[in-house]
Amino acid sequence: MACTEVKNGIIEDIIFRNKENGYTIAVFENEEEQFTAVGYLPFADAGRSYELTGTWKTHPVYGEQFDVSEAKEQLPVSTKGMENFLASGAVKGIGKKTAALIVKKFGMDTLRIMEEEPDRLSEVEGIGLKKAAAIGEAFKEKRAVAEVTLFLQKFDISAGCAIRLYKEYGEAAVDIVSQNPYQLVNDVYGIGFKKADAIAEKMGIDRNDEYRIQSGVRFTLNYYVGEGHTYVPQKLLCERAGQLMEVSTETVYENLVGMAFEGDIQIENLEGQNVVFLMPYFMAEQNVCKRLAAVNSASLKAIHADLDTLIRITENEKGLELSENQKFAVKSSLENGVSVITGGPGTGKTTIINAIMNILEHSGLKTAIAAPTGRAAKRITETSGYYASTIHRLLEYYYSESEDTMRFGKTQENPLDYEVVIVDEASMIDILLMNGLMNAVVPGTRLIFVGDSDQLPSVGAGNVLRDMIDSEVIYSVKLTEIFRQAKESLIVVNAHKINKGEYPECNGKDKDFFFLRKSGEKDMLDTIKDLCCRRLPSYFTDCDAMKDMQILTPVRKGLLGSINLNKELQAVLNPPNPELAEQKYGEKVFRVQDKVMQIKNNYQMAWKRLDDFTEGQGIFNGDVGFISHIDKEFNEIVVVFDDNKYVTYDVTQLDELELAYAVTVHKSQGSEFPIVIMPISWFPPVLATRNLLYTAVTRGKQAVVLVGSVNKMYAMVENNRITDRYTGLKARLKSLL
Ligand SMILES: Nc1ncnc2c1ncn2[C@@H]1O[C@H](COP(=O)(O)OP(=O)(O)OP(=O)(O)O)[C@@H](O)[C@H]1O
Repeated sequence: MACTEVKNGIIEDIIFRNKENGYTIAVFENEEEQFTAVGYLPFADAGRSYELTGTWKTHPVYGEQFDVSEAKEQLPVSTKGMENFLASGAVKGIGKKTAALIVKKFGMDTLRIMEEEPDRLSEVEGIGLKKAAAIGEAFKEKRAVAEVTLFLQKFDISAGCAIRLYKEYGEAAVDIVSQNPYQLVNDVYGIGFKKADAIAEKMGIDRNDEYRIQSGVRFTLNYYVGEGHTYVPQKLLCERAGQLMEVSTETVYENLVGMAFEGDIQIENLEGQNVVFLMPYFMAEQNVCKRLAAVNSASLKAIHADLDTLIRITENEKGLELSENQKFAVKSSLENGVSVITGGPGTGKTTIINAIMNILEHSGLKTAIAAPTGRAAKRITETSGYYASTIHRLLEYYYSESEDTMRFGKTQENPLDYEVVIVDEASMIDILLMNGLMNAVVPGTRLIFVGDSDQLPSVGAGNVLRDMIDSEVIYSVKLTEIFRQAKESLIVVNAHKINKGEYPECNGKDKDFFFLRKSGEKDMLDTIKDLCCRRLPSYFTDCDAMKDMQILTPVRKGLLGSINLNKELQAVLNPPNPELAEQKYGEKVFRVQDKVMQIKNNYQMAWKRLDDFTEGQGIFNGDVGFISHIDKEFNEIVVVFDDNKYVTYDVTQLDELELAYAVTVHKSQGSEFPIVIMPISWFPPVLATRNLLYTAVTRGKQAVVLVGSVNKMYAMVENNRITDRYTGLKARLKSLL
């Protein structure tokens, strides 16, 4: 057996590095020899010194290598070493030139100065007080991260994962992981039950351990929440969680009672069966139901004029005649506490919002319009002429440092000061957002939901709009007539056809709905690239391939999935260029000018507008922007989002960004694009649905181009599978009202 040795050395060169887990092959040097070492050295860079523990192994191709089991960084012992160490990029904010200047000034005292008196770095030419403080912070953090990483390596926790843990827990990471690794599942983005379970197994934690079972149950419930459900039938939950953890359904069941007692979950008998909720979803559903009932039955501030007369005045002012159904929708929304107006594209939803706003202006009722996403709010402002905000903004969201979570400023104690609240794109509201909204709306307010209930349901859990309609206790009007102007668009006509289960009409002369038949996936991919680079920009001369075209796809994986499409489109629309800086992150490469999307809500993320210097916090899942700058010295990327919001990402936050040349249809909800392009190939039947095709088609305004197999498109039209969501709002509303 090879014996363990301890070796010292300075890294001469890094031959290979797996960014995700930190596995590295490096050439080391000391006074006696040069050797190759392999192992987990996540932060190692050329110029840094290590004490390595390991064994010699012979690789069949590369020969003798030192296989590292433990690596301790050694601080430099000479001024040259010190300069190399700083110049290696080890400390954010210090490049080669600055490293030389710092070491020239402070010599071997450099590291102590950086740690204990960072202000003194400002004595070095080119370093201001702010930069000095930033370097001090970066150095401190770097040392702490290195310690945490070293400890966590023992449990095969990758460097990327260790950084996430450090971000969440700081220096307490080691204690928390040692005490209960399952805690990570609740707290750390990107760590699932399986990863925590693998760590626990290494620590020797028992399979039937209470923490383990509870974590597995929470994980299973969260999985269902991620799929849009607010609860899971108890029997199904016990089976699925049991399979996941390889324990019996009885063991799971026994733990449910304790979890319910602790207030983690709620077990309820809903329509004759026992179902299990994660507590926040139970509370939200109950509260939404109770408050909808209160707002629905409250008496309303009177409108001191006859509604028919007001509608007539509005028609005259706007120069149009509302259909009977539209008039009915306007009247019922003003006569009821809560009402729903739904309809497909071109049925007059925006027209009705305009009419209602006009009447309300005449009546002097204070009104707010809001939508679930920033893009939707912007669109309403543009098309209706009335200011609309996001629901989050209306509710004055903020990030609470003390609770480390997002909160709304508008609550039951500090409610919204409006007599009417109109919510557009209501199909996108999930149960938690609805809960926030309902908390802030006082009975006596008219609450009007407008949306298209045939769109895909909200990304978040719940089926709020459909549940309200299907409960039959909330006043709902469905608009079905398509108006003349809208009829001229094949996009609108086809969207309605698809929704009714009829095949769309394609490629009419001077029309806006095209189908390009292609048989192989590779052919489809090439056609999409050609459309973006050449054909569409030459046909629509004022169209910008980056800004105005959006590729949508049902899936993430595969040749036609968003991940690969993004790679391919980046290569043709924004290819490598020595003038454009790049940043690698795992498999992804971000380049200046790239179109990117934020993929999780980040309420803390600071933004700044450069035109009016306003500042704020909060970048949301689905927000799309462009990379304007990459700073290699500070490891930062600057993205400009809609409305000129500049946001700076640290490279460790790049898991929140994705390229956005292509996005999934689910992610595109609430957004509209001048030109939509979508491949139509074989996709899993749960995704290749009528509902999804309808949602994709209705995102396009000027043109929709489908590329692929007509038969597959027909199959999508026929696949009327709407994945049922386990939600309790409908039943609750029915029983309460
Ligand atoms: N009563 C009406 N008489 C004539 N034209 C109408 C009437 N109602 C709506 N329209 C016209 O129909 C078109 C579609 O209306 P509108 O934009 O309000 O629909 P929408 O449901 O909001 O559509 P989308 O969901 O696509 O935004 C518009 O050009 C609008 O002017």
